[in-house]
Amino acid sequence: MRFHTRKWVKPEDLNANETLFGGRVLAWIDEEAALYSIIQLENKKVVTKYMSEINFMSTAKQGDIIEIGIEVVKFGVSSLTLNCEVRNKMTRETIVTVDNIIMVNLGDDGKPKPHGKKKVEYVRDRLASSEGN
Ligand SMILES: CCCCCCCCCCCCCCCC(=O)SCCNC(=O)CCNC(=O)[C@H](O)C(C)(C)COP(=O)(O)OP(=O)(O)OC[C@H]1O[C@@H](n2cnc3c(N)ncnc32)[C@H](O)[C@@H]1OP(=O)(O)O
Repeated sequence: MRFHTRKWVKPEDLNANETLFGGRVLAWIDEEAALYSIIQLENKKVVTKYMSEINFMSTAKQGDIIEIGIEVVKFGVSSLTLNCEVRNKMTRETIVTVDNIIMVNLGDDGKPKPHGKKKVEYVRDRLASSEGN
């Protein structure tokens, strides 16, 4: 799994227990999944359809640095299934996992549209192939 994004836990990210607010983590995960999908599917119109069980395993406190990892579980026809882990950057302790996040590629009409992708693509490969043309 690649951990693309880091976040610094700030006072506004805390709950009444003075630990990281779960809703904030879910917003970060949703944004990360959307950005990952937009880049992979090369389409800005991508929505979150479904998230499987969310398992909070540990927490973080103010000043901690956390990182968000995403990997592809499956390329569907219009969907992309992702797996996510959020962990403490310093201790590597897992904070939360989400096994299946289903993102759906939309057309201009807002309906599911086949994305035509079958494997993870990296920007450097896309640049190399466009230079070769
Ligand atoms: C222009 C703007 C610039 C933007 C610049 C970038 C900004 C970047 C900022 C990002 C910021 C964060 C952004 C977060 C993204 C949101 O949070 S989006 C908001 C929340 N989500 C929604 O509002 C979606 C609401 N739902 C819907 O509109 C419709 O359900 C959908 C998504 C269009 C799907 O319609 P549907 O009729 O259910 O579709 P259906 O054909 O049955 O299924 C489509 C696919 O999903 C799969 N699926 C459906 N349900 C399930 C399920 N329960 N389990 C598993 N798979 C399922 C199907 O198997 C199918 O897969 P494929 O076989 O095609 O691969």
